[in-house]
Amino acid sequence: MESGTDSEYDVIVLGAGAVGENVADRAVQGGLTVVIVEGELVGGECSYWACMPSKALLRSAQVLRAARAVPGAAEAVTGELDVQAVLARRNSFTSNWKDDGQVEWLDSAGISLVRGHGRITAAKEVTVTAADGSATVLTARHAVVVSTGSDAFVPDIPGLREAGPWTSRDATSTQSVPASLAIIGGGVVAVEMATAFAGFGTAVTVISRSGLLTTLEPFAGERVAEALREQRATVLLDTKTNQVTRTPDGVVLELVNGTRVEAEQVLVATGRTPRTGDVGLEAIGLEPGSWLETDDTMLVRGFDWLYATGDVNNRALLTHQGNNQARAAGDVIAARAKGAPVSDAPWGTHVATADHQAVPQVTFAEPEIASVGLTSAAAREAGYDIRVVDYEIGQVSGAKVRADGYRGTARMVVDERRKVILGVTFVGPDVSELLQAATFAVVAEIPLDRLWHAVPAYPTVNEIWLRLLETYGRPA
Ligand SMILES: Cc1cc2nc3c(=O)[nH]c(=O)nc-3n(C[C@H](O)[C@H](O)[C@H](O)COP(=O)(O)OP(=O)(O)OC[C@H]3O[C@@H](n4cnc5c(N)ncnc54)[C@H](O)[C@@H]3O)c2cc1C
Ligand SMILES: NC(=O)c1ccc[n+]([C@@H]2O[C@H](COP(=O)([O-])OP(=O)(O)OC[C@H]3O[C@@H](n4cnc5c(N)ncnc54)[C@H](O)[C@@H]3O)[C@@H](O)[C@H]2O)c1
Repeated sequence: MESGTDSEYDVIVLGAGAVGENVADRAVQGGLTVVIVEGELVGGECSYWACMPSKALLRSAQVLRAARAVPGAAEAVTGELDVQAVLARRNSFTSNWKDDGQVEWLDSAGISLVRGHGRITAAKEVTVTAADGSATVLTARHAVVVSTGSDAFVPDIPGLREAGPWTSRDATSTQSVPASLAIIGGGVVAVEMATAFAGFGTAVTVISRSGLLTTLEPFAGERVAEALREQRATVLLDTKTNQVTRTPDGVVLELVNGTRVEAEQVLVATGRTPRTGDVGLEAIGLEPGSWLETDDTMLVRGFDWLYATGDVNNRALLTHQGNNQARAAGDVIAARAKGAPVSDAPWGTHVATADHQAVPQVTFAEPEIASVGLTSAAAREAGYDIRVVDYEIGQVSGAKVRADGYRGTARMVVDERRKVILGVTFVGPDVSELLQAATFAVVAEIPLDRLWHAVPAYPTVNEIWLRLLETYGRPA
């Protein structure tokens, strides 16, 4: 569509990240006309500055570690990681930060694209300002979906902003590797980037005000801290940064405990802030800069035409959860537009129920952490009567064959009243691919006595399931 042409569509999607693209696709498949508005690259954060480049940065060192853990292969590995080759592979995953492929996909899916910065200017109206300053007014017959994502949150630490820190965007798109890197934060971005850069030979210092990965089972963060130290990273826990100063050689961080950390660069990895500061929320009575609170069909509370999907609603800041919300929202918008039945009871077609207690997540650190559902602490807090079952993954034959000295832990959290699994956490090399079985068990609430009949193939790491069940004990 040409800039400057005012138009009416059934649905306007603001933001063409993975989530916005999926909402648009489902609404088109539901028979609606859809325009998507994008101010940067079609594909958004996940494709260019988050999931894909970060995983590409991590993968090569992971393969190297895996080879070194298996005699026969280990002897064949005689060199070190080729960092430039890793960065080049990462560049290919981001299509060198060009979105032609994604634009082609939009076209093939029948979704119109308007490039520029979009702002809601009235109910069901979005005004897009293009790079040349021209404005296009779009109106929606049925719905406006805000899918504008989130930005890195930079806390008010004296001197931090002035020091020009890296955020996740700089870390994932860097074309060179610093000799030393200080990382503020102890969440997923911090540990993944610490793992990646430690693998490149960078001297990494992680500074966390708490432990690492504190929303997961405690043994996850503890094992990652240990593994980072084994990779010669420095991990400073339970301490805060008082002051950051840029110097001719890099940065100096002064911590509350008196420690001074000097590094070539500092990465701030302290969570996310919603990209709603300049999307016109004030025009419809909402607070600019706030997260958009929704019901389970992704309708923003208080509206019958405004939806919010993906990071911007703060339900579960993960691409797959956002895409699940997108499928629900795209379909429900089409159903409501046609006056068709809406399936909005828990686990219905038009709701993202999984966000509440069945969110799968992999932290691609060394070792990997794969978790779904409630942790033991969260389950207790929610009032469940639980039993916690732990098992060392390294004891199962499949893990022994996979790598010498395989170290890993699995935890299953059982709802004692219903004898179903509320949550599972795996920590260990390559555990990411174990996760979907756990997600099935949690979402389908498979009774434990039935799970005994899901026999794991021998000798695979999935044998851990049988060991967990045996440790729990077979119901009489
Ligand atoms: C380093 C890092 C690694 C991650 N790794 C993973 C992972 O491995 N797996 C996983 O599931 N999740 C991961 N995540 C989280 C994941 O990236 C996000 O959950 C996901 O990108 C959110 O998608 P979204 O479509 O909601 O937002 P975004 O991808 O941010 O898309 C929003 C789009 O809206 C556009 N936009 C914003 N405002 C406007 C406006 N006013 N006008 C026009 N366009 C606008 C933006 O330019 C952007 O393209 C990671 C995050 C980070 C930071
Ligand atoms: N593999 C994946 O799925 C993956 C990878 C990266 C990011 N993500 C998603 O992206 C989101 C953002 O990740 P993140 O690591 O930035 O956030 P996070 O919420 O996981 O961690 C934030 C960390 O910053 C710390 N922190 C917050 N405010 C601080 C302050 N003022 N001073 C010092 N420390 C402070 C917290 O204590 C915590 O350790 C997460 O929700 C995550 O789900 C997912």
